[in-house]
Amino acid sequence: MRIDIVTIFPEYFGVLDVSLLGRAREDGILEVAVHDLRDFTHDRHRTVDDKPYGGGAGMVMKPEPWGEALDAILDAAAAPKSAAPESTTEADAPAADTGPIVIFPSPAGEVFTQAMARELSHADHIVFGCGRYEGIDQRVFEYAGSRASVRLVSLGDYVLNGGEVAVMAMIEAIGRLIPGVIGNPESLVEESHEDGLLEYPSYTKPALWRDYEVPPVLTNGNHGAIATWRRAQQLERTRRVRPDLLPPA
Ligand SMILES: Nc1ncccc1[N+](=O)[O-]
Repeated sequence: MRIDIVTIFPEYFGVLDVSLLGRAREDGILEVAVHDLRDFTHDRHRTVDDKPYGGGAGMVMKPEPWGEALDAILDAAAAPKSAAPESTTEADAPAADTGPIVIFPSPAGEVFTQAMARELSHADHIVFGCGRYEGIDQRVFEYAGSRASVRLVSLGDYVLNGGEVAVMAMIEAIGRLIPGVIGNPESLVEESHEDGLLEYPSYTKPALWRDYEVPPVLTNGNHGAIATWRRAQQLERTRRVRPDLLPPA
């Protein structure tokens, strides 16, 4: 997967070089490029925003730099790759490219979920456009939609100052689902939200710690009883903390 990020704070994404995603980049599983939106301005002050038409507080991001940044990224992606070796059979042919998806983090977007992360983990190319909370000129979304699939995505109903933190979260949630990024794919299965419920509580040694003991069911080796206990814990925790996630009765 290739990820392009457009931002006025490129330094935000230096951290992507560490942890699992850093290894995935070294292994060639994930390719990440960060672009400074100001590199697509042409005035001395490298201006990226201006006052909103219709008045109101705050500033709106100008369409011109965004248009040039998106064109540069999408044109590069559309350019013919170095000639792939003649494939002998249909099976060798690379899977059809799903085409670029352009995602703008926005509190006005559809809510980001584990299901969306899993869906996006199969994409070939994702472009993240980090705007300021006051917003990006609406025509940018319309223009981007003429060249690619565009989605406004929200992490939640709260206000951040910009999209960078949201993009970091989405890249981590999506990236860890890409085959080969997480060492043991098994560890992806029993997680919160994977089966629609919150995960069960976890314990490790010692069996007794400061008068707190590990539930005996987990230490007696009866795998059937353990699975039953864990499922019951998931349901109880989901019912208590996130009843909205419970399957319809
Ligand atoms: N909540 C948000 N606030 C500002 C920008 C982006 C946001 N988000 O959730 O993606």
